[in-house]
Amino acid sequence: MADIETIAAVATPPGLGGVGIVRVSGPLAPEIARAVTGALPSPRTATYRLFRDAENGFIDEGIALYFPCPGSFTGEDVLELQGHGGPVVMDLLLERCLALGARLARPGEFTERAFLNGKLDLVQAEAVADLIESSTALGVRLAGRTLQGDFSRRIQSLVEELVRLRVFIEAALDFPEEEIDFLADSSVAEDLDRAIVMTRQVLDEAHRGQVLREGLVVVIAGAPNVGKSSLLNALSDTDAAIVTPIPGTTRDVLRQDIQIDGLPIRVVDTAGLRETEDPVEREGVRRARRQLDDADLVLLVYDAQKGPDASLTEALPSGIPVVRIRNKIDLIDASPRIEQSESRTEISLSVATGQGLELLRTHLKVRAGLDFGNEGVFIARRRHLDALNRGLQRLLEAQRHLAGRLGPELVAEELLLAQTAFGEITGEVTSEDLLGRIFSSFCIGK
Ligand SMILES: Nc1nc2c(c(=O)[nH]1)N(C=O)[C@@H](CNc1ccc(C(=O)N[C@@H](CCC(=O)O)C(=O)O)cc1)CN2
Ligand SMILES: Nc1nc2c(ncn2[C@@H]2O[C@H](COP(=O)(O)OP(=O)(O)OP(=O)(O)O)[C@@H](O)[C@H]2O)c(=O)[nH]1
Ligand SMILES: [K+]
Repeated sequence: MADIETIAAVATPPGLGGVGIVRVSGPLAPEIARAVTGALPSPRTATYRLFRDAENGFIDEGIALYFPCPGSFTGEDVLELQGHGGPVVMDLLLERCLALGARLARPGEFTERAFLNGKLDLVQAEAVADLIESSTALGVRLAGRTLQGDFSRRIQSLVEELVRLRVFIEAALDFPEEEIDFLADSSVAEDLDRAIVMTRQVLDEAHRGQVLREGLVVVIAGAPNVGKSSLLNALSDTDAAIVTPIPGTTRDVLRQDIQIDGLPIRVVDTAGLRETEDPVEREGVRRARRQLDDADLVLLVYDAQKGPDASLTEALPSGIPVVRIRNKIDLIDASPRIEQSESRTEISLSVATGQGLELLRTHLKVRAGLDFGNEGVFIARRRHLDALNRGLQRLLEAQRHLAGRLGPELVAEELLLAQTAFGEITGEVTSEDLLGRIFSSFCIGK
């Protein structure tokens, strides 16, 4: 244990603040507490102290907090020096801790230590960062759920289910003469089916959580002058985009980050798609097409007076969902409505009068999977979805082996691979590389 380094960092944001905190974690924390504040404060008790430099000179007066290991955020001895939030004060306090043997913490290193000491699993550690970075109140609530262990518990019960199955199958392997009975035992198939259903359910919830974390990228496309910029302005409640009756007004790509009931959406307005000789507009059209490739959803706007432009529909990249927006219904006296069939969705609205915009907002929530409340949704990342998907593929493979009577060894092997994939989510199975990638994206002092 002697080679564990003590780390220190300013935990509060840089700049001026009412209070600023220097946080220290590791075996030197008690010694640093004594040196800076005169004596070790009682555990977990806010203690008023003078913070002094090496010559016993004044650095600050503040509150010292000492958490003896393992009862701290990191699971190590932790000291907090809560001083006045000035950059020079914080610098002097930090420098003093470094001079006393601590080293500067890397970004995310406090949380990484909490993970390595078993205080948090990997999804919870990621949720700490997601909580801090949340841009909506809903995001905070859902990251909170993951931090409190909701997601981890779902993964744990999946893993437990697989362990139970494997124990059963491996026991059968030890008694080869009874293998036939094992293969005929329908409870194995039933348990496996149940694990697959559970995985799909977690995957579905995690997917919604991931959309909530990262938001939807919605690209507005269509011919010139159909009302694309007006739609961006209406959705974002700004006048970010220039609206004129002149076709070809928008040349550049415009983005607005909005939220609908907590769902973050990046709305992208693009130049009207048309063949043109104007080199500036032509570049705009080229950029518009590039945006389409990154979209989660395309709103293809057309003028209700003119009808959709078939050549545009064909020009859209395949595989990206499209909602057709039949705009300017005020000019033809039509009512707002949404029509949905297997092959397409079309919303009739008027950006000018606002009629039908609510239909569009609701539809965007439906697309994000937020239409039936957020119960059971927790913040998740692409990494988790990848692992869940890989696990699911292994389980489906196990199901095929079982149905094909290919022997319990293969089934057990696939179950183990699925378990390993799920273990990557909570961090039971990890690589240095993965940890490095996750924690280095945290802010300093976290
Ligand atoms: N001043 C301060 N505020 C903070 C933090 C901090 O480090 N310092 N946090 C830092 O992220 C967050 C709170 N997270 C924390 C998590 C666990 C423990 C802790 O002492 N855990 C002990 C005891 C738990 C208990 O009493 O039930 C433990 O887990 O053993 C402290 C803070 C947000 N606010
Ligand atoms: N009557 C009516 N006019 C609208 C409606 N929506 C937009 N307009 C008008 O249509 C014209 C074009 O609107 P824009 O939002 O600039 O259209 P755009 O598709 O972004 O145009 P480009 O920049 O040329 O691609 C403007 O004069 C708008 O005021 C609507 O619902 N009803
Ligand atoms: K225009």
